[in-house]
Amino acid sequence: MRLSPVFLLSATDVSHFPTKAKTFDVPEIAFLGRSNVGKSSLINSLIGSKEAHVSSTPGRTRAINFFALHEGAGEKKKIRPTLIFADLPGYGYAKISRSISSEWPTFIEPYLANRETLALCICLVDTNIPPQPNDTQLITYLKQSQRPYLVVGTKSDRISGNVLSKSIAALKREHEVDEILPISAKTDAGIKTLWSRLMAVAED
Ligand SMILES: Nc1nc2c(ncn2[C@@H]2O[C@H](COP(=O)(O)OP(=O)(O)OP(=O)(O)O)[C@@H](O)[C@H]2O)c(=O)[nH]1
Repeated sequence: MRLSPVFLLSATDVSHFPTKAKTFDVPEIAFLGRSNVGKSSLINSLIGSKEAHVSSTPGRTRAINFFALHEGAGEKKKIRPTLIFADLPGYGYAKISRSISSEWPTFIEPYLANRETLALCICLVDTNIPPQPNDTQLITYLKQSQRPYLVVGTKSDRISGNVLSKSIAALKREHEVDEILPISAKTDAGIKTLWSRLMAVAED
């Protein structure tokens, strides 16, 4: 099932995040990953529109962008959304620093620590490059804070089957996760599977 998106707001301050009243207390899915990992492309491919900004310049998204996803069309803002998507700023762009906390805007950690409606974190890792320490750092943080997460391997269309399998195996080993779902925003590979995982969260 496709859900139609309504852009809610762009926030850089906890006090500006959508409140429970505004979001009807629906489950929120956060999208996290290094700059240029393909986060905006994935969100666009999930929601079937160009709501999220796609750029070849890394590090453009510096606020959290919230989208409400509704079934059907019409008076969308008056009906309860099925899910909220939160598109978080990419990390890892600064060339020198390698710590998530020093590179990431300061509002991210309070968001991850305190956001009550946050039901699942989608962690994007690039299948075309070796495992990155800042991705490991984020995944470790989510494990420690007991936030549910799912790791997806982006840009899977760029490499062939065998190379992709090896890349996924290396990423799983390095990040110490049981599952990495390969996806492509170009070919839509893996998108249906990801949608079914998101809908399971919505229905929970
Ligand atoms: N081949 C291929 N290219 C992709 C895919 N997803 C994204 N890209 C390309 O990767 C680049 C970055 O994509 P974005 O979606 O803007 O990445 P982002 O993570 O949102 O980037 P930031 O705004 O820096 O956080 C763009 O040139 C995209 O066209 C994919 O699945 N396959």
